[in-house]
Amino acid sequence: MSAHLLTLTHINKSFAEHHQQHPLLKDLSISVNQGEVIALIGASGSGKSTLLNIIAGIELPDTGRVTVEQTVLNQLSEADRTRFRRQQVGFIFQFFNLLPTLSVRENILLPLQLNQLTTDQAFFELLVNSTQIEQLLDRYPDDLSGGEQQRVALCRALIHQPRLVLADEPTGSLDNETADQVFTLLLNIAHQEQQTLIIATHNLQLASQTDRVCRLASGKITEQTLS
Ligand SMILES: Nc1ncnc2c1ncn2[C@@H]1O[C@H](COP(=O)(O)OP(=O)(O)OP(=O)(O)O)[C@@H](O)[C@H]1O
Repeated sequence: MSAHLLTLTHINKSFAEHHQQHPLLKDLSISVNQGEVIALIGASGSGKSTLLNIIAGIELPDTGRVTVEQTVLNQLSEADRTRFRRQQVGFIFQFFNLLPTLSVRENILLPLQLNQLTTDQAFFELLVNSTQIEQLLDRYPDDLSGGEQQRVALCRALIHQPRLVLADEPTGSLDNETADQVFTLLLNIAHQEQQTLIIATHNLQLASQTDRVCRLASGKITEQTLS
């Protein structure tokens, strides 16, 4: 049996709205195996981004535990959470979060620089070629289309070969054909690197290609079979 890489236990998260607490995640628990690929589906506003942020330690749950291997992430200091995220997590943000003052090449290589790692040139080229951004390396994010920025963000999230990859709508800005290619690339690299991958998506056809589909609704996760 595979070991659990990630365990969420009794996660609660609410936000204040019109002076009232509005519960978003309610006593949510799930375990994810190392190397498992999960699609996280659910209506807009159901809390998918919030859940990914909590798994990455960007946001904290109100109560509950986020455990990655032996580490209880939400009990770490903010500095330790940042260090953990930088080393172990690749995050593809819904709105890319590329740094405008860095070139595409510099954006992609940033996680290696922050972790003081040297570039694996062959892996860099694999990422750049398979996302078809070879011609964009010396350009700046503001001069790219949304789809181009999304592909750069994907390369940046994977370059340091993290154990856990979290992707928030990674194909949302792509046409169908490019979305298929980028999704396949994510799955292939996850299998090759034995990465645990969680992808929030509205695309059920792509979701059906993962190991397990989890639907977030009314603050809880239920497993779903897509035909
Ligand atoms: N920091 C915050 N303060 C107040 N409300 C918030 C905060 N973060 C998220 N929310 C609210 O929580 C709900 C869930 O947001 P979230 O972005 O997690 O949903 P989502 O499922 O990712 O949606 P989408 O599919 O549209 O990206 C939304 O109603 C949002 O307004």
